[in-house]
Amino acid sequence: MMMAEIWSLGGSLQIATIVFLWKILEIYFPGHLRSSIISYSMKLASLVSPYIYIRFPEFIGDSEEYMGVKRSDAYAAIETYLSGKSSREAKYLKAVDVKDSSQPVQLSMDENEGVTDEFEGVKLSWAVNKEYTRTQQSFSFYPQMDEKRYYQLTFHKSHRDFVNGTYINHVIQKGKAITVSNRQRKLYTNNPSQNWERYKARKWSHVTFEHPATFDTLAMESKKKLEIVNDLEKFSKGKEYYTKIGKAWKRGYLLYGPPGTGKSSMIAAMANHLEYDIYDLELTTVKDNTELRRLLIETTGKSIIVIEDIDCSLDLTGQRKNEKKKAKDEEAKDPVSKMTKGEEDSNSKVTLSGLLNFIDGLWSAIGGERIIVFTTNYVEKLDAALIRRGRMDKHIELSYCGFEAFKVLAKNYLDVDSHPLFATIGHLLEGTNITPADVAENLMPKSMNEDAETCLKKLIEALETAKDAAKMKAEEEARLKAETEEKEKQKDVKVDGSLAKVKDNCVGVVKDNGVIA
Ligand SMILES: Nc1ncnc2c1ncn2[C@@H]1O[C@H](COP(=O)(O)OP(=O)(O)OP(=O)(O)O)[C@@H](O)[C@H]1O
Ligand SMILES: [Mg+2]
Repeated sequence: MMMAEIWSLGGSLQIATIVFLWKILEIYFPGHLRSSIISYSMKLASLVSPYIYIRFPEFIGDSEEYMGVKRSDAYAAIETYLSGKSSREAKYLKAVDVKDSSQPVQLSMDENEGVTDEFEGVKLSWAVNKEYTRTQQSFSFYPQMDEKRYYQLTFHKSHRDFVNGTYINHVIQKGKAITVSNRQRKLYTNNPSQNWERYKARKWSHVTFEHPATFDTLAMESKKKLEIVNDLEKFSKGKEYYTKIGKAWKRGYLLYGPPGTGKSSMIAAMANHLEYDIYDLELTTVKDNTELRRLLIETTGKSIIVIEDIDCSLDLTGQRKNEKKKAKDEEAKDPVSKMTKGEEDSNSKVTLSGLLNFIDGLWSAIGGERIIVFTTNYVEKLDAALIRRGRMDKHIELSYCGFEAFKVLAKNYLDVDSHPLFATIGHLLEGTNITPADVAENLMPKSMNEDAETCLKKLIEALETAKDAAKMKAEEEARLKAETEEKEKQKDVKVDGSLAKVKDNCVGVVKDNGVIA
């Protein structure tokens, strides 16, 4: 234990003397006696030493944890903070298997090792030590000793305020930030509530999130892409700003557009860019508003909460409410069919107001940055209350593939930046509604023999087919429209004719009665 302190004091003669004394101590004194001697000598030394020592023990008591101990967060953060320095400077290292980390192991210095750190021009030294305490349950003549590891920070007493006020905070924050960037990210999905009460059952199940989509691979206009990336970055670094303006550190995005235009891919790209977890909330399995709150409260900071296809999820759109009302009216007329339907009636009671209350109310009270993303194929179906600014801060339209988006896909799938066929494709893309998913499908080589040119030709064929189909569809629609208009016209003529006849007859009748001359 003393070795690290010796190291931090420096001075070769002192070191030699103390190492000698230490060896004697180790040989002649049992662990617990050694510990008392060290403790007294430290007290003695502190009377003359200009140094201050702060100890960060590995375990702290916590009745909620297994066996009454919990690994200290500060200790873990310091270990991570010093990891880089330790692996460069320390001679004796320890490889620690860190749970949920993308790194296979984290290197940290072994006991009796030390490293120096410098922050804002102040030099400080860190060491890992071990102390022995008597096991409480032990009744033997040679009582068992518990080893307790701790980090010790040593610094000159003139830096006391700096260390207490700034440095320790810096170490803990930095350590935690490194842990976050090294952690394995997760994709959570909500469990049906009937399973929540089971032994060890949880509200959310998770798998490791490893989606490869990034903003580089996302096919869309570069200007729009940059705007979204900037918005995300401003949000993720905006803790102080949000505090200053008195707004909860949350942001809502609504992604809308036809199927296959990249809404889900964009969510994955957002999560990868910000290094956030994803909570994929399946609303159809949530029984009511209370369950919804319980689920959302369990989400952690640095996460994206996703509700896909919000228009299909629940009773969230005016239209659906009307459909339900119609169904209810029918049931009222036919009570027997209602009885046979049984449970279906109590399907899901998550309501629009429940969701909105959460976003506006409790949602704001839980700490940590969170992004909520809604996706829909039919933005016009959504209730205006759900998508007003403030709830959904940014509306992003993902649309059919344009030339710029095509170039991103060509680079991703075929690794080509330009090609003589690009001009034809650009021309065909104008006015053709083809999704990036369809373009991607055509660009993907299906065998070893297919090269870039074959794939581009395949795309041209698909575009021509799509264009012809669209043309035929437009012609058919125009024909139907003309037919309908013609029918309407004929109906009007018939009505006009009948009216004229009726009018003539009336006039005849009036004339016969001699009222009108
Ligand atoms: N903008 C895009 N950029 C890159 N790839 C895309 C894009 N849009 C679609 N794709 C490709 O098409 C596939 C389907 O896209 P995605 O699932 O993101 O569409 P979506 O808009 O979420 O569709 P849905 O409305 O059906 O959920 C993706 O796996 C991806 O390979
Ligand atoms: Mg999707």
